[in-house]
Amino acid sequence: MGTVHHLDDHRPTPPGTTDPVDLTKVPAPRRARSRVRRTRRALRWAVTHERTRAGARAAVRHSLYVVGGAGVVARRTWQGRTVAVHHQMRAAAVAAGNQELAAEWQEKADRFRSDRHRRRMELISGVPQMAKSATIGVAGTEGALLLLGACMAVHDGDVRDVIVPTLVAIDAVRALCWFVSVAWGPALALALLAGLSHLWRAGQQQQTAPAWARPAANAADDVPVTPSVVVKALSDLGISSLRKAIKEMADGAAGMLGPITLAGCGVEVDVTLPSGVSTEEVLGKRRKLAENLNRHEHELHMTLPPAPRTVRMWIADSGALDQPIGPSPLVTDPDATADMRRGRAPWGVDLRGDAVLVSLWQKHMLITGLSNQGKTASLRALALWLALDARVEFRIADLKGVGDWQMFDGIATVLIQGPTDDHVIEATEMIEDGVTEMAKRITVMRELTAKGWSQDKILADPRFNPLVLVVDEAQVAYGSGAQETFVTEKGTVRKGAPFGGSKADSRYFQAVKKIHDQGRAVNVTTWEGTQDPTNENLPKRSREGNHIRASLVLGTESQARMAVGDSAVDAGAAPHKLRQGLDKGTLVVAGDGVKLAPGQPSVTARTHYIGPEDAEAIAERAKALRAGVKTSAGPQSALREVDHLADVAAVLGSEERMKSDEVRQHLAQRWPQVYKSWSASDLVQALKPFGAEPRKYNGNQMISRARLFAAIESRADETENAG
Ligand SMILES: Nc1ncnc2c1ncn2[C@@H]1O[C@H](COP(=O)(O)OP(=O)(O)OP(=O)(O)O)[C@@H](O)[C@H]1O
Repeated sequence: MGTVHHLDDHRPTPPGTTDPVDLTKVPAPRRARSRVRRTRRALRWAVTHERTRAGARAAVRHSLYVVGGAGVVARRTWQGRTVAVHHQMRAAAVAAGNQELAAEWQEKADRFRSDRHRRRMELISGVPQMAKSATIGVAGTEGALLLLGACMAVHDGDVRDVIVPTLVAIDAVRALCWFVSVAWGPALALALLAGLSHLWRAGQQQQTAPAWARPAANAADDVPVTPSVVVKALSDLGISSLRKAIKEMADGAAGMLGPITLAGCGVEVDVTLPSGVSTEEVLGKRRKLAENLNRHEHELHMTLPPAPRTVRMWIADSGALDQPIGPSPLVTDPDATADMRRGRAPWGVDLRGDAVLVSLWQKHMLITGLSNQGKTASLRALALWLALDARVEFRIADLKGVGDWQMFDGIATVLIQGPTDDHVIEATEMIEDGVTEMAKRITVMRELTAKGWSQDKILADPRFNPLVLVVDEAQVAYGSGAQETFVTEKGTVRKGAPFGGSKADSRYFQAVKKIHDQGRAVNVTTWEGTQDPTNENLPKRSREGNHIRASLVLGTESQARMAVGDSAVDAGAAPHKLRQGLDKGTLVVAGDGVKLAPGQPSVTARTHYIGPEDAEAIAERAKALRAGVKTSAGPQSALREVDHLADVAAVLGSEERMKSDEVRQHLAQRWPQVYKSWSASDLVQALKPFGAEPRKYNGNQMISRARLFAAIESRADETENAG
């Protein structure tokens, strides 16, 4: 039974595949049945095989191109000889309410008719004339031949020569007829071929084959955006009030649309909605509208222009957004320069293909997006441009630390690279130093203003050179639990405020907030790059303090609201509609900094990608302009009075014991200027005088928190007694 079950199996099996049954041992009728089934299976396999289907589709497609092409050619011929097109155009003009145009088409139709009549009359009256001309022509030629023959007869003295030229002419005509009879077949075949190819081309251009027979790539070919296509797409949107209103409009709803204008690699059109339909309803149906227009969702962008009840649609040419944009001008122009105050950084191109230029002067900035979509690259592209302005000081904390910002070694005065709590602590101190600098500048500015200096003069003073504090992967700081541990004067160990985190007591958050509040006017700004925003890893107060808010693709609309703000999203900004992976480097930019048309909430910028090698080359040019910036691997406040016991206590945190090597590593990461070169014995030597040196515990050299704090307390006692 098992065998029978196998034979009835309906899965297609390639021909030639043998059954596991030995047919010689099977009775004859069963053998015949089995053979029939096998043949059936082979046939089914052949019929259902993809190649067979593709071949059949191609045969149908090309045949129907020829058939459809014949229809197209016939229609064109008919239209060329009649006033059908004139009537169509006149009807369209009447529908659009354009009476002037309608009259013009009517006039053209009348002119066409009278011309056609004239041509026909000329043809009729020309036929007897042509017959007469032909008779005269033949008689004239024969006369000339006889005259030639007579001359020959006189010359040769032979009367028979009179008809020799006529006989030669008859022979020539006969040879011509013979040639035509031989060449006729091939010529006819060639003409037929040319005709078929003409019909095929006409059919193919008009896509006369059914969609299922056309190759997949052609299925959604670049359908042009015409008023009727837009109106139909809107009517089929599933908004009944819109559909009804369109149906009732006398002019085929053409009055809803503004002119369809070319705009970069697409077209733009304003749609004024009928009353009763809200712009929000249409914005919410972006995907369906795009599909009705034969586009992908990302190929339709909608915004709300200032005119009421109007939606501005930008519709890309199919596939145009997948074409790469050119390299950055920073890469192609080795002489590019920058001026933070007056210049604009070349960031990329907008959807129309126009350059997106960003003003960075006195702007706090936030760039966010999902992981690996080009956040660092786009942030770095701006920093590379700005690095060409030697007045600008950079302090950079890259809290991923895989070398994305390494080329700023020699440009930035601080370059922190790494993801640990220690790096968060350094980044926090770097921003706090920025706050100190800001406060100093505010005081100086007040004094200079009191002396009568103008704002321009103050900002041109070197004490106000722009200071840009960059924190890439800032979510690491907002998510860090690192907390300060300190020893009071009495030797008691206390926990201080957390360095990172998103709560009000987070030192990092507080410092960023202070700079957002007051830094702009004194040229101290922050740029944060952060991943996958949430309320936890990017507090509201922090994201809203930025002047430029840019976002790569995000997962949800609520994230888009966090990234670029509610008003921008309400007006159509949609980073959550970008495609993860495919739209790398494409940013929705809101806020100041980029030029926006009135009422436009954001611009979608496809940024130029500057890869690591090009970035390195641009950085080298920037270094040449700056001559000898010394980059420190930690905040400048790291130049502090060194207290080894307190440093080790800070590293230990709440751990009871820690391996001596681990302590050394943390020390070196946190204060590399002091501890990077330390050996194990240096650490022992530093702690031994206080009795806190590492001891063996469970086979490892460990530093004990209890002994360390005992040492700190006794040192405090000694100091007190000595005082
Ligand atoms: N403008 C761009 N155009 C095309 N591809 C880009 C662009 N920017 C970045 N990419 C590609 O995306 C990759 C990731 O870029 P990048 O490291 O800047 O992403 P990220 O968002 O910072 O990643 P992470 O998740 O590590 O924070 C790059 O290696 C590059 O291949």
